[in-house]
Amino acid sequence: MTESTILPGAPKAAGPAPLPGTGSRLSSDAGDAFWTVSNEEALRATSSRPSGLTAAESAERLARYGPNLAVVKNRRGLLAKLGKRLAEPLIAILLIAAVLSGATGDWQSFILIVVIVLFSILLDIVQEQKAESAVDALRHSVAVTASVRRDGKAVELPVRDIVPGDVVELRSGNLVPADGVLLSGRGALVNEAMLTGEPYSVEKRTGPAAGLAPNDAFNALFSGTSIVGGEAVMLVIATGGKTRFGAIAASLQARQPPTALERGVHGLGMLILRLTGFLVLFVLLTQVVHHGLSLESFMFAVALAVGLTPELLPMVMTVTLARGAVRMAERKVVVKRLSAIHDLGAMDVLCTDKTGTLTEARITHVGSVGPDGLENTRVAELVRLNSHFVSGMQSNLDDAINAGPMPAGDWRCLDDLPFDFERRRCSVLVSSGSAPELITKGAPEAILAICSDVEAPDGTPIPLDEAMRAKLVALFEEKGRQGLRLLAVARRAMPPDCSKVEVDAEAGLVFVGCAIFVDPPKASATEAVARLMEAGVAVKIISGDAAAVVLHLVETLHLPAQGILSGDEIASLSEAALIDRVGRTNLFVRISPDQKSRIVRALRRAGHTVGFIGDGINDAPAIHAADVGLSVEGGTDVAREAADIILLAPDLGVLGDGIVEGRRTYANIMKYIRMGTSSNFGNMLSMALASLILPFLPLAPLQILLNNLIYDVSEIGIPFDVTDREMLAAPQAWDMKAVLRFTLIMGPLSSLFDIATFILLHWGFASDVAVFRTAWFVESISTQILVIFVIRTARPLWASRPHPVLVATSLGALAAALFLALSPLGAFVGFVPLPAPTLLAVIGISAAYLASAAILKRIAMPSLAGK
Ligand SMILES: Nc1ncnc2c1ncn2[C@@H]1O[C@H](COP(=O)(O)OP(=O)(O)OP(=O)(O)O)[C@@H](O)[C@H]1O
Ligand SMILES: [Mg+2]
Repeated sequence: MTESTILPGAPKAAGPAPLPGTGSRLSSDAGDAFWTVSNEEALRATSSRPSGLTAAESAERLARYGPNLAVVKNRRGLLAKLGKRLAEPLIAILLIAAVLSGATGDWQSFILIVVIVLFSILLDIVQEQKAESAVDALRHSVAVTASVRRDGKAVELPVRDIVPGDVVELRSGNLVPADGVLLSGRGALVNEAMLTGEPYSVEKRTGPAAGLAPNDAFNALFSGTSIVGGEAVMLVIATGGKTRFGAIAASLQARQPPTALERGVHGLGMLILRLTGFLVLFVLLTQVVHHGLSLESFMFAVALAVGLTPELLPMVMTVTLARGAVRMAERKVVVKRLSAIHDLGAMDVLCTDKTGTLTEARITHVGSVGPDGLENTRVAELVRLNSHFVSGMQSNLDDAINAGPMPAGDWRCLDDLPFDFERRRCSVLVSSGSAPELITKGAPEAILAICSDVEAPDGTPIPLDEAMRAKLVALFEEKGRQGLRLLAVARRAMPPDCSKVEVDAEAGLVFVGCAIFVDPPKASATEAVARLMEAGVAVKIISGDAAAVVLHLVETLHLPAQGILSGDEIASLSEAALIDRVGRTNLFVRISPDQKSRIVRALRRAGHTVGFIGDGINDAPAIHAADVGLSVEGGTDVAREAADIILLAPDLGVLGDGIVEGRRTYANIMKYIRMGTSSNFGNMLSMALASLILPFLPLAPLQILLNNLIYDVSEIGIPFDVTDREMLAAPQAWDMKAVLRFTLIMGPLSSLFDIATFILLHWGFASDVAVFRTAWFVESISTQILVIFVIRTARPLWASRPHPVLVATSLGALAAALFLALSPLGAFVGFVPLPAPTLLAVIGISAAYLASAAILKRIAMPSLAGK
C-alpha cells in the first residue's frame, strides 16, 4: 500500500508516496484537511516519527520544498539587477542611440556612452547590494527560532529551515512556525486571531478532527498563530507558501504601507519625472522644428532626461538607511524593517510597558498576608497550589511563586481555568483526598469582585460586608503605594463529585489573602526617560498593573506624571473622547491587551508618530498597531515577530541612541533631496531652456552624461556625513511644504546664475561652441557638487564641519571633473582649453552662486536655523 492510500479520500497513487504540499491529502493547501487523519497516519504520510527527522532527511526535504518562508522574497542576483537596469527605457534608448552613433562611424561616442552608462549602473547596484546584504545579516541575527527534534534531540533552528515531517516543541509565547497537527500537548492554548479574527484563545487537543472545518480543527496548529499557554509538540505537515498563512501572507506583505518619508520622496520623484518628460519632449520638438531631427539632438534630449531623473534616489535611501541600521546595531538596536528607521526618527510618543523596561523584571515573592494584613501561611499554600497546577500561560509572577516549596500533602489537580487578560485571574480545581476545592488567584480587584465571604483567622468564612470590602481595598492601596505588587487568592468548596469547572464557577468565593511581590525599579530608567523627553519624545506608561503600583514606580524613578487613565475608564470612553484624552495622559493602568492597541491607535489618530515597546504576548497587538513596534531580545516570539525593531539590551537608554540614528538618517536623506532640487535640477532645467535659444546645443550629450556620472559619484559620501546637534534634538518628519519652500527659493537662484553664465559666455565673451560647452560644464559641475557644503547644514558654513569622507568624495569628484574638462584629456569629450578670462569669470560666477546660496538658505531652511 502506498502511503497516500491510507488517507481518507486520497486518490490511489502508484509510485512514490506524495509528500505534503505536493497535492496529497496531507496538505493544508487548497483546503485539504490534514487534521482529519490520526497522528499515526500523519506520521506515516510524512515519513516521520515522534523523535523527528534526521539531519540528512531534513536537508533533502529542504532542497525539495524550499525554505519555510510565507513569502519568498526573490532577491535578484547582480546580473539580473544589471539586466533590469539596462532594460529601463531611458538607458535602453541611450544605448540604442550609442549603437547608432557607432554605426555612423562615431566610435568615440559609442565607447564613452557605454562606459559611462555601465559605470553609473554598477555604482548604483554595488552600493545597493552591499546595503541589502548588511541589513539581511542583521535581520537574521534576530530571526525567530523554533525548538525542532533532529536526530532525536531538540535543537533551536531558524524557522526558515523547518520542513514537512519535522517535530517541533512549542511553549507559551512561541509562534507556530508551520501548519501541522498536535502530536501531544499539555493545556495548549492558541491564539488564532491572525487567521480567524477571533480574539479568544482556543485549546488544542490531539485528533483526528474528522469532518471539521479548519477553524474548528481542534488538533491543527497553523502557521502565524501563537501559543499563549501550555505546551505542544507538533508534526509539521506544510511549510512556507503551502500553509494557510502563506496563502494570505503575500497579500499582507504587499499591503505594508509606506512610511511618510517614503511617500513624500516618491511623490517628489514622480513630480520631477513628470516635469522631465514634459521638458524633454518640448526640447526635442523645438529641436526638430528648428534644425530637423538629428541623432545629436535626439541624444541630447535623452541625456537631459538621464540627467534630470533622480534615478539614484532609491539607492540613496537604501544605502543611507542600511548605514543607519548598521550603526544602530553597534548600539544594540537591531532593525528588522529598514523603513522603521524613519519612523523612529519621527516618533514623538513612546508607549512602554512597565515590567522589564522600567523595572528589573526580577520578581520575587516576598510575603503573604491575610485580610488583616498580617503574615498568613495559608495564603502562601493556596497560591502555590494554583501556580503549580494551573495550565496555560505562566507569567513571571507564577515563576516567582513556584520558586518556593510546594505545600505538604498529596494534591491532585482535577481541572483548571487558565489565566486570561480579560478576567485577570486563573483557577485550579484541586483535592487531597477530601472534597475538591476551587482555588482562584489574580488581580486583587478581579478577585474581590467575585468574593462573597472572607476567611477569618480560624479558617471559617464570614460574609463580606461593605466595611470589610473597603478595608480590603485600602489594604491593596497601601501595599501598592509601597510599590508592592499583589495577587489575591480566594477559594471555594466544591461538591464531592465535581471534576470539571467552567468560568462561571468563579463566583461566591471566600477571600483568603494576598501574595506580595517586589519588582525593583530600574535605576537607569530615570536617565533614559529624561533623555527621551529631551529629544522631544513624550513617554507614556501603559501597564496591566494597578494604579498605586505604577504611581509608586513613577515617583521612585522621578518620572513625570500627568494624567492617569484606567482600563475601566477607557472602556466607557468614545473613540473621539479617547483621542482627546490620550494626548494629555501619560499613565495608563489596568489596561487589557486590546486596550493597549486602542490607545496606540488613538494616539496615531491624534496626529502622533507612535512607538510601542513591550515583550509579552499581551503586547503584540499594540506593537503591531504602532508606527514603530519595538521589542527586546528576551521577549516572547510573538512580540519579537510583531516588532520592527529589537533592542538587544532591555533598556530605554539604547533607544535614545537609535532615535538619534534615525534622525541622522533622515537628515542625510534630506541633504540629497536638497542637493538635487537646488542645483542639479536647476542646471538641467537651464540647459534645456538654453537649448531653445542658442543656435547650438549648450552641452554635447556625452558631456551631460559625464556631468551626471561625476555628480552621482560625488554624492557617495553623504550617508557618512555628520549631522548638526539641533537636527537631532527634535522628531524629524517629512515636510513637503518645507521641501517646496526650499526648492522654490534655491531653484530660481540657481537658474539666475545659469542665465548670468549664459549671457556672459554667449554675448560677453562671444565664445565658440567648444569653449561655451567647456565653461558651462565647469560652472555646472562645480556648483552642483559644492552646494552640498552649503545646504548640508542650516548653520553658517564655518560652524558645522562635514565628515572627511564627504569632503573626500565631493572634492575628489570635483577634481576629476576639472581635470577632465581642463586637461588635454578633455579633447575626448569635446572640451577645449579655456581662455584665462573665461575661466576666471566662471570661477567668479560659481563662487558668487555659492555665497548667495549660503545667504539665502537662511530663508530657505528657516525651521532649522537659529536654534
Ligand atoms: N499568572 C497570573 N495569575 C493570576 N493573575 C495574574 C497572573 N499574571 C498576571 N496577573 C494579573 O493580571 C494583571 C495584568 O497582567 P500583567 O501585569 O502581565 O500585564 P502587563 O500589562 O504586562 O503589566 P506590566 O505593565 O507590568 O508589564 C497583573 O497585574 C496581575 O494582577
Ligand atoms: Mg508585561
